Amino acid sequence: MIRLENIAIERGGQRIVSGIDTSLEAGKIHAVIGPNGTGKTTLLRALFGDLPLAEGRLTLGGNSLSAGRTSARTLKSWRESFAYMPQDTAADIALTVLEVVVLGRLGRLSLHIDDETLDMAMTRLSQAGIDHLAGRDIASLSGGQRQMALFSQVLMRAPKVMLLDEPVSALDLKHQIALLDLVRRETRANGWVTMVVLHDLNLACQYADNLLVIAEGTMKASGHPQSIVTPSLIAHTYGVDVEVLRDRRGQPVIQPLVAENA
Ligand SMILES: Nc1ncnc2c1ncn2[C@@H]1O[C@H](COP(=O)(O)OP(=O)(O)OP(=O)(O)O)[C@@H](O)[C@H]1O
Repeated sequence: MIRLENIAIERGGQRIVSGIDTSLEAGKIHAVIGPNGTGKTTLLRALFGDLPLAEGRLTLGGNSLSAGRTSARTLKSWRESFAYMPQDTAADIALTVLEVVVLGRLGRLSLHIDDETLDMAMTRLSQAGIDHLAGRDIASLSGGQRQMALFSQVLMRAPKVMLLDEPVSALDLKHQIALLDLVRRETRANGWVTMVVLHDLNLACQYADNLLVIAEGTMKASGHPQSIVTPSLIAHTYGVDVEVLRDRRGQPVIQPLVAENA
């Protein structure tokens, strides 16, 4: 479990995120939704130790990060538990897909890459359905293929906490489902804490064990999608009128109300 105690984060001298106080259970998918520019990426980067806390404390097992100066040693030991897939996966480097995936084990690599590591990388690529691309230059891939390759790299880290920032933004429907099914399977099997930012509210409702609704830098609601998603929550968060229907499992399906003559 990771504990966020009254977290605040500043960027460019401005308070972007404040008052986030919650616990993220292991073995569960915590999906983060919210409008553009409200602090979702900022929160993920702070969890990864990439942005300092202005207030509050993060705790994971025996490790913690607090506001104020953090030593390089504390940061290194904190990050060892994390795998972070940033939003921007544009890779301007000359590496093959297989090499990018192998780099997921960078902390444990010597100059010689052993067969076990290569086999593991090929297994991860095959799980992502892109093992046929292993020898291709990473820069030559489509946006969606690159997203799958970088996701395979994240899986190689075998983290305790997995942070995925819009991991399906470039993927077609089939690959969105394939990636999120894999995320769910691995999260449950390995007891990872998985936090994933999604803009597709219906996908978020389908996959979240816990939905975190962020707007204006604060958490407006959290809980299982079935218990928290209402037309009023979506209207207050996004300023859009919606109908909330239910699928056959009782999960919310969010349908915007579009004026007929608009
Ligand atoms: N270096 C910076 N200096 C000042 N403000 C910044 C900086 N980086 C980001 N911001 C601001 O912080 C706010 C939150 O940005 P963030 O990227 O966390 O939003 P987000 O919720 O992830 O957005 P999106 O859904 O568009 O990806 C935005 O208003 C952004 O303009």
